[in-house]
Amino acid sequence: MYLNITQKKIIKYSHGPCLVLAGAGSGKTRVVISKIIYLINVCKVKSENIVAITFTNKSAQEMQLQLIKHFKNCNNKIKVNISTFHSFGLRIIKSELFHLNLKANFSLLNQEDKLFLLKTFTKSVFKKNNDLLLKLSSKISYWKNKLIDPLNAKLKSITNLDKTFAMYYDLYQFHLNNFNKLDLDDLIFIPTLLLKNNASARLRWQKKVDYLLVDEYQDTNVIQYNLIKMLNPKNFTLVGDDDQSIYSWRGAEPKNLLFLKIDYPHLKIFKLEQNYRSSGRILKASNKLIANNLHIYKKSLITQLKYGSKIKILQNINEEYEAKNIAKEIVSHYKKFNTQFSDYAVLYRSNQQSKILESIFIKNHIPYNINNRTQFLKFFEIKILMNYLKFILNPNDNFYFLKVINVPGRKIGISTIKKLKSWAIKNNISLYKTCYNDNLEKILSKNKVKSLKKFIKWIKESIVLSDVQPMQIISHIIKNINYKNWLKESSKDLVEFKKNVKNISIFVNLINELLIGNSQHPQMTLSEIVSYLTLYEDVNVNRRSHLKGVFLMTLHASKGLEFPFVFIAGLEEGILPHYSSISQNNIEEERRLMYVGMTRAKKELTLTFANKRSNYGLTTLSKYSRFLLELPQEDLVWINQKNNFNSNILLNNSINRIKFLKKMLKLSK
Ligand SMILES: Nc1ncnc2c1ncn2[C@@H]1O[C@H](COP(=O)(O)OP(=O)(O)OP(=O)(O)O)[C@@H](O)[C@H]1O
Repeated sequence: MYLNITQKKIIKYSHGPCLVLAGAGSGKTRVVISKIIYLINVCKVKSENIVAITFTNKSAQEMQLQLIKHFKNCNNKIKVNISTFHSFGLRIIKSELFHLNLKANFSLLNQEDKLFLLKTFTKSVFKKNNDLLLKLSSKISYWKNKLIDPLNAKLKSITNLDKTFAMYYDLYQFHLNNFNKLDLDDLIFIPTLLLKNNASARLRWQKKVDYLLVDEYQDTNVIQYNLIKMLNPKNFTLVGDDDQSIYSWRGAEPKNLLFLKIDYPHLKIFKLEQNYRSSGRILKASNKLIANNLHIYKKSLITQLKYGSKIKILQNINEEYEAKNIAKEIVSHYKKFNTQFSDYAVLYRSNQQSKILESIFIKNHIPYNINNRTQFLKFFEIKILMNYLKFILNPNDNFYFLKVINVPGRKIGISTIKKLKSWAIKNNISLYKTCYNDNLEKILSKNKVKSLKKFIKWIKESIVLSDVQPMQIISHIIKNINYKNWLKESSKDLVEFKKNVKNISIFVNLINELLIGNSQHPQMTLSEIVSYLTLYEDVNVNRRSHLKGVFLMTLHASKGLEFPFVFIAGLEEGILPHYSSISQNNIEEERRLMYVGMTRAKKELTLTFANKRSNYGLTTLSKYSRFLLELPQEDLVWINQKNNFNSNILLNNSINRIKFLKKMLKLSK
């Protein structure tokens, strides 16, 4: 791997704390991988004592693959722990169960299940107020991310609403502890608290980490920073770019870059300022845009690549034409330059924007890969199988008992469940254990008891099977619950049913592949697989290198990737910058998001917007994004420029706005 002078210096700086301020496309990933190789080969650090933390599972896997490739002829097995903060936390939890008072078969709640659980606690008070429910869920996350437990949350709450939230936090936490359950925030909250309060555990983990590397350091939040501090590594490399910090809504604090200097006075700072990705023009425009933000550290990115063609700004009548014009541009460019469809990416602010793009791409037979969060594991036919797996692994978890007991139907109605629940509460046992009781016939009819006994007998067999022959477990569930028949009956049509069956077979293969292990994943146990899949719900069943179509994805998801030709759609006020950030005066974060999107492009960049956009059935006029005016105008080519300027100037005062509306109406007749 070729490295420039600064990259080499960073790699060789192996003793002491080190911060790398790396601009977009300046080779962060290359530096992190080369440094791990250097630490193992030259500094003789044991690979198992190197911890590398990345922000996404995807980049952890990519790094892992590159290391495996590099060390493929090496006699000793390389065991570098490359993971996200969450999976690193999970690793600590799994090896500290005793000190945490947890059982090995704990279940992990995903975001959706967390909301479902909170809903059951709050429904009599919140009624159907979904907003309150979401606020409660994020408040609990906020507290956990600030290392605040329920007791302290109660003490710190001043408003009545916060006091109510703190009371539910307590109830929620009691439920999690009682049923041997964790939520996703716990994966960092629990290990950080443990390392803070338990000196022997802290020492154990400090000894395990000889060298720590953290990629995308700008996106760490307070608790993640605390976890790093607890590990107290003497030697570390943190790599970050404050211009690419796009997770403030998850509590990311680019300020952590500043705290570092205070906490580690001997911190050595390097800057990577040579961009190897984008044309000179794209880089110049990106630099000019981001210069409008305040900066903690000054960086000036340069490139030696060609200046390249002008950045196109496409103005469109509405979002349908925006999608059509993007499709048209891609197809004509593809034909003219004999490229691959996978050379193109269309990026957007929110997933909602993808629908129209997808429908136009389908109509025009343009292959595409969509990367949104409603991925594979969120399909209902897969969620049901996941619920069964979670229940089989932790049968005393009432939550999953209730999720599976009547799917498919076993004729166990609400009144039976109510009776079971009150028996369980009275005897302080789980619903599963309640079903074992020989006196159930005192409260339930013979038929119900028979049905419940049959169910738990089958669950018991499944628990054994999951232990001795995990490869068989999914097929066993599918067969025994007559799943395919049930799906056939509940599907809208045959096409939907076939899709369900196909997804199930992909899921079976995925589980089996993870059980055996492959080049991307080490071999995992069933319980590890379930945690892994809960943690990374957006796990992609396809590898990027195998994908042939145009990439459609959000700007957030595009982080860390690069494409020869990039389109950014929806450059309108209210979309990018998003209206929520405008109202919270957080334009800088939106600008960083735009910067991330622009710097994904290697050769060409096209920015698009629509003059009108429909949202939830309402069509409104839009004004193009302020970011377009922050770019160097001499490097842009506005298509339909005349119209575009007219429309936006007109929009600036209400009388002209009405005239404009009339004009638009005439045009659309
Ligand atoms: N020294 C180098 N010489 C040539 N190419 C390089 C060098 N270092 C990195 N690159 C190339 O530059 C591109 C960007 O590298 P990389 O993806 O590691 O950047 P990054 O800093 O992680 O970018 P970003 O933060 O924007 O995602 C890659 O195509 C990589 O192969």
